[in-house]
Amino acid sequence: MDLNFHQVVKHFGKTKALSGLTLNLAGNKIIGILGRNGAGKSTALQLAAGLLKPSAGNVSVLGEKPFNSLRISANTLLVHEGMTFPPALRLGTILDELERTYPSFDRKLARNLLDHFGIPSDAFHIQLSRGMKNTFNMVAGIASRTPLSMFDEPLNGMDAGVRSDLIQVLLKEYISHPRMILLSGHQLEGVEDLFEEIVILHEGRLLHHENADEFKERFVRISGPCSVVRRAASTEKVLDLHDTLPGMSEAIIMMKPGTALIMSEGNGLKSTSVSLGDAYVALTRKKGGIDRVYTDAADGK
Ligand SMILES: Nc1ncnc2c1ncn2[C@@H]1O[C@H](COP(=O)(O)OP(=O)(O)OP(=O)(O)O)[C@@H](O)[C@H]1O
Repeated sequence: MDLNFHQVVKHFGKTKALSGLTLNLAGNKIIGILGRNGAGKSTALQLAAGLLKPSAGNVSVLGEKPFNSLRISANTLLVHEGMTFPPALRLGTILDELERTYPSFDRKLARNLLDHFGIPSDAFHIQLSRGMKNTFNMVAGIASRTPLSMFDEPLNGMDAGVRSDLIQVLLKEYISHPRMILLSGHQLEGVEDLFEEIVILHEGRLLHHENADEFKERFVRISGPCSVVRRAASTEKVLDLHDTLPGMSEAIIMMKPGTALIMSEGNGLKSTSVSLGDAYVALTRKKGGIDRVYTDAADGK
């Protein structure tokens, strides 16, 4: 599987959702698509699924433009919260339709997963709770086994048990039927361990594309006495530095690839790892953070 964006621009009226996205993804991998609200993640996924046409630039899936392509729509599926199905169809009939559309759809897997999650196949989609709707959508997406499977904020609204089961299902499925799986979202707990690569979009462009483990290893949180934290951070790229208790500070620092932070003992400095969520949020945080709002207000700005 390969998915390429070349200088892709997407406008919605005056809003520029993507402003020159270039990104090349290849191979059967689980890839995390991360970014702040409005970064362009859903737009990029909809372009890859052929649901939208780029305003400029090129998107290609398996060497073909996905927009209006029957071949690409049989090979890609985008699962998202806004997915709608004909209201007159029961869930079982929706699965029959999906089986007709996607050559690799596994009807038995879909049925067993719905049974496991207690979702009756004679229910209507519209009758399901938010978490159940998202569970059904995800089951449909997983069972379709399309070579490019995309999930946009798939775990929203699910309880912890369903969430952890679905994360395991994703992993089992990926191992038994390798494909390119793109997962976008903000609630990364439990999911981030699945990522082999991460892509960070920011303001409609690519900010970062890297091996997920290498990316995570580059971030470290240090805390301790203010002067010690400031000294330790002075040689590194500091993404977030703030005071915690009186006289104490904390910083998230990003190291250059292949380097490690040297910690001297006995000066009260502690270092801990940074979650992927905290890392990308720190990387894309506006200068000054939320404190800036209050200092600006106090300064009459
Ligand atoms: N159909 C639309 N009409 C108008 N503007 C849109 C539309 N879809 C997206 N946008 C705008 O494009 C920008 C990118 O939106 P997009 O949904 O791709 O971001 P996102 O990274 O998925 O955000 P989130 O994490 O909040 O879901 C936003 O400014 C959004 O308001």
